[in-house]
Amino acid sequence: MQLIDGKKTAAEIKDEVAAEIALLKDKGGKVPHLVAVLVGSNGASITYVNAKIEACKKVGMHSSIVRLNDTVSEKELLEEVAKLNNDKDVDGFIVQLPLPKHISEKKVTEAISPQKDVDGFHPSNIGKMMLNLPTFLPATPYGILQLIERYNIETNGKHCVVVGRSAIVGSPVANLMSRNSYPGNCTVTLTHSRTVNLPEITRTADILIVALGKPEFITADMVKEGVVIFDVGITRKADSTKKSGYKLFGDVKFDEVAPKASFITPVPGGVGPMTIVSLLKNTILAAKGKMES
Ligand SMILES: NC(=O)C1=CN([C@@H]2O[C@H](COP(=O)(O)OP(=O)(O)OC[C@H]3O[C@@H](n4cnc5c(N)ncnc54)[C@H](OP(=O)(O)O)[C@@H]3O)[C@@H](O)[C@H]2O)C=CC1
Ligand SMILES: Nc1nc(=O)c2c([nH]1)NC[C@@H]1CN(c3ccc(C(=O)N[C@@H](CCC(=O)O)C(=O)O)cc3)C=[N+]21
Repeated sequence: MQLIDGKKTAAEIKDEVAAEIALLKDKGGKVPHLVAVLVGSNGASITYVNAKIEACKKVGMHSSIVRLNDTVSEKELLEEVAKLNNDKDVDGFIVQLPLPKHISEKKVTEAISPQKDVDGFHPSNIGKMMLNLPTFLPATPYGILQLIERYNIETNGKHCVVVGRSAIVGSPVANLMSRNSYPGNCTVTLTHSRTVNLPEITRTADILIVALGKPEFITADMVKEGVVIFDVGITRKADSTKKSGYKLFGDVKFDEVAPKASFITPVPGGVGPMTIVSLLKNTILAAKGKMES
């Protein structure tokens, strides 16, 4: 079993991104600027947004946070999005999800200028991804692709089973793994809560990508020997013995599943840190203005 060390790979990619930004600066170019919009005070969202800002600092990228109260109206948030769309100083921005119930995530996502949508969530960017046109790839799927490449994991002709069909992870990663290029060329099965006899399907996976948000859902009897596993799920559970006050759980019962796997990502330190570097890479792309509208 080989552990896929997302934290280490993310640190390596951050060094590359830092070098790229230094080069941009040397050439008298603009330092990319990423903005994160944070609505409310969800603990996990605060952690993730802070991690994104910290990563920007580390690579020499400009960053800022727009903090809004969770009582903000949908209209006010849409106005903030319009402001960021029109701000020449901002290369890319994200609106951290989830949003309070009274705000439509769909409306907000669609209001973001596709050229600044470094999350890759806008319908036109998803459409481009589906057609294999240049665009911002959604950060988590992009992070998984980078791990596959850097660990030289064979994907051609493999059966890739994805658990979960969210618009930000499961659906796009299933699409990307079925592409006619490396990493890709998999035969993909996309599963969800209505899937009948899931264990029978996951047992046939050569590559298993799990993103359903149920802690330790995947058990040893659900995978075959030699499987490659990307565990996207992150669930916080209160734990008074931890300094942070919580412990993180992936969607895979790591201790019993890992011995059967050829490669596996841990939680934390697997896919999560890669999501953040993907965002940095997308922001550089945005700043270079390489995207076609
Ligand atoms: N590491 C990272 O960078 C990231 C981690 N995450 C984490 O990944 C997890 C998933 O989040 P997200 O992608 O937003 O997904 P969602 O929470 O939006 O959706 C969950 C998906 O899992 C499916 N599902 C639920 N129960 C089952 C079941 N028993 N069997 C099979 N499928 C099931 C649902 O099916 P249905 O569609 O039928 O309801 C749905 O498609 C969360 O823990 C989240 O915190 C998310 C983004 C990034
Ligand atoms: N607009 C938007 N874009 C997102 O990309 C987005 C989002 N909303 N909403 C929520 C999910 C989740 N997500 C994570 C990012 C980093 C870690 C990460 O760095 N995790 C660390 C642990 C961090 C901790 O201590 O909690 C790790 O796995 O090692 C995890 C999850 C991005 N998401």
